[in-house]
Formats: sequence, C-alpha cells, structure tokens
Amino acid sequence: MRLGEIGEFGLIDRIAGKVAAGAGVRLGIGDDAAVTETEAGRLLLSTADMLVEGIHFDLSFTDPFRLGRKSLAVNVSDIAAMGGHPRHALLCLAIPTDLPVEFLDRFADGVISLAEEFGVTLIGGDTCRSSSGLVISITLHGEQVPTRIIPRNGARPGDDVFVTGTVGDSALGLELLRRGERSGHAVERHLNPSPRVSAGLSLAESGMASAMIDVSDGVLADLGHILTGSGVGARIDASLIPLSPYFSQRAPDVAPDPLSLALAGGEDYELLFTAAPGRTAEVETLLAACGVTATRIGSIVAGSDVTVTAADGTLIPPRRRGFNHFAP
Ligand SMILES: Nc1ncnc2c1ncn2[C@@H]1O[C@H](COP(=O)(O)OP(=O)(O)O)[C@@H](O)[C@H]1O
Ligand SMILES: Cc1ncc(C[n+]2csc(CCOP(=O)(O)OP(=O)(O)O)c2C)c(N)n1
Ligand SMILES: [Mg+2]
Repeated sequence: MRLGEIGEFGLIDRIAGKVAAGAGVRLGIGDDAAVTETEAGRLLLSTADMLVEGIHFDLSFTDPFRLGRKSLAVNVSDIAAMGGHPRHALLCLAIPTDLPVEFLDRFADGVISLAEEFGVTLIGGDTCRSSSGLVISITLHGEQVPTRIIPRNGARPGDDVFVTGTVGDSALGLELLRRGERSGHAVERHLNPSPRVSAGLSLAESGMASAMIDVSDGVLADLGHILTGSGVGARIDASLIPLSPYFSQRAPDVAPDPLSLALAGGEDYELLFTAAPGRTAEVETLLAACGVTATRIGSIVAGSDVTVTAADGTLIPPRRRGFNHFAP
C-alpha cells in the first residue's frame, strides 16, 4: 500500500493502534503534547538519537522490524548508561513517499517490540515527508533517584575500567554485510543490539560504578568522553579486551587489524564503566546475575590520555579511536 492512500494521519493512527496503555501515561499519542507522571523523588533523564538512511543504516542490509528495534535500542542504551529506568519515547519520522505502508507497519512493530521488552511506552512524535531518504529520530525519557545516576565524570585515578559483554561484533557485522553476508552472530549484533538496561540498573543500585557511558562510537572514543569529563587518563591492556569466539574466528579475514575493529568499530551498545580498585570479583558477580559478563580491561591513571598496551607492556599506538560524523 502507498503512503498516499492513507496520508500522514492514517499512518499516525496505524502506529497509535499498536501502542498499549503505559505506566505513568496520562495522555499519550493524539494531543498537542503527551502528559506523563514521574515517580516522586525521581529525576527525569532525557536523550535523543537520530538514525539517517545511508549514515546509520542501509535498507539493503536490514529489515524494517530490526531497524525499528535498533532505533529505540540505541536510545534505551543511553538511559542504561546513566543507570536509569527507560520510560517514555517520542518517535519522529521523515519518510520518502515511495516507502510502502507495509514497511512502516513492520518498522513500528519493531519499535514496539523493543519498547515492550524494556517497559517503554511510545507517547508521541512527529511525521513528515522526506525528499532524501528515511530519517528516524527518537527522544526517550527515563527516571532514576538522584543518588543512583551514574554520570561520565566520576572516574578517579586507580579505578578499574570495565566493559560488559564483548566488543567488535557489530563493526565486524557491518563489514560482513558490506561483503554480502546477511546472517550470523556479528550481523545480528549489528542489526539488533541489546541495550544493557538491567546491568546499568544493578550498577546504579549497588553504587559500584564511578562513571559510565555506552559504547556507540567505539571503546576508545567513548572512554575518551569519560576521561575528558573526569579529568583523568587511562591505560588499557589490549589482551584483556573481551572478544566473542565468532569475532576471533572471522575478524582476521575482513580486517587487517582486528584489535582496531574491536576498540574503535563502535555500535557495540555495551556499557563501559569505572569502579574503585579491588572490586573486580564483586562487579563480575553483580553483572553475572543480570546475565551479562563484565571484563576488567585496564585502569584509570592521572593525566588526560588513553594508552593501549600489549600483555608485555609494549605500547600499541591506536590506529583510530572511533566513529566521528565529520572526520575527514
Ligand atoms: N545538536 C545538538 N544540540 C544540543 N545538544 C546536542 C546536540 N547534539 C548532541 N548533543 C548533546 O551532546 C552530548 C553528546 O552527544 P552524543 O555524542 O551524540 O552522545 P551519545 O553517544 O550518548 O548519543 C549529549 O549530551 C547530547 O545530548
Ligand atoms: C550504512 C552504515 N554505514 C556506517 C555505519 C557505521 N556507523 C554509523 S553511525 C556509527 C556510530 C554511532 O552513531 P552516532 O550517531 O555517533 O551515535 P551516538 O554516538 O550519538 O549514540 C557507526 C559506527 C552504519 N551503522 N551503517
Ligand atoms: Mg547521540
């Protein structure tokens, strides 16, 4: 079916029809603004991310359902990285007129499926025509009590640096997609990432993380934001970087430097965080209870830069740090 047959409001009605009543929603899709409640004593967390066709996704790589899931997942990941509870989302779409209604139905199903998984309710958005590709922008609100919010600026010299799960799979998946593959562990991690909400909440509730960020641009680039925010440096041991068996097997075929893919590839949507020294076992146990591994990859030091060393202590100059939209 063509969008012209149902029009802007027909599309909005179709999306609204998929949304069930949500916690804390007094007034959802349909009025000039949504009306939501926050729990007493909690602060509101707000984040927004865009996904632009050709920049963040290629319609020949993904399907609309997984594109919908990823569009919300990258925002949920930002709330997870604050140690917050994700709550209410606004979905803004600029749509080329030739995109079929069936595509948008599946896309909305994907958004809603991830929303339901993480207790998020879609409460509004905006819809317009695009003359140059599909543009998706989601704003997500979350909540947390003031004492549990984990900012980027709390890392101190001596702290250990941890990352959840494994890194590099998503960047490997993108490279495999470019080479024509359409399935497998890495492709799935690229197209359908899992935000680490329960890990973020556990860290928030335990008070163990001194600083936290999610890995969207790459481990080194995102660690750089913690370092800048905290006024510290870091030493990362390359031999400690957690890689999936699939990555170890496949990355050498497609990347001249697999370590660089793991440290700078991006879109892992894992949590990168720091904790006071000597608590590695505690951190591992805490996150194991959330079904996710946590790996110590290095330490915070005085200074302002990140150095990467091999197991024997020799320096590995990083080829690149991560994704930057306007890098030459
Ligand atoms: N155009 C903009 N106007 C205002 N704030 C922005 C804009 N773009 C990004 N930011 C803010 O800059 C910070 C860094 O953005 P970004 O690198 O996209 O973070 P993230 O990786 O968490 O999505 C965030 O606080 C974000 O809200
Ligand atoms: C078609 C395509 N080309 C390239 C990429 C790689 N890529 C695009 S954006 C990005 C980084 C994350 O996006 P950004 O907008 O910087 O997210 P934020 O840091 O704001 O969360 C990466 C690695 C991709 N996912 N798809
Ligand atoms: Mg962003």
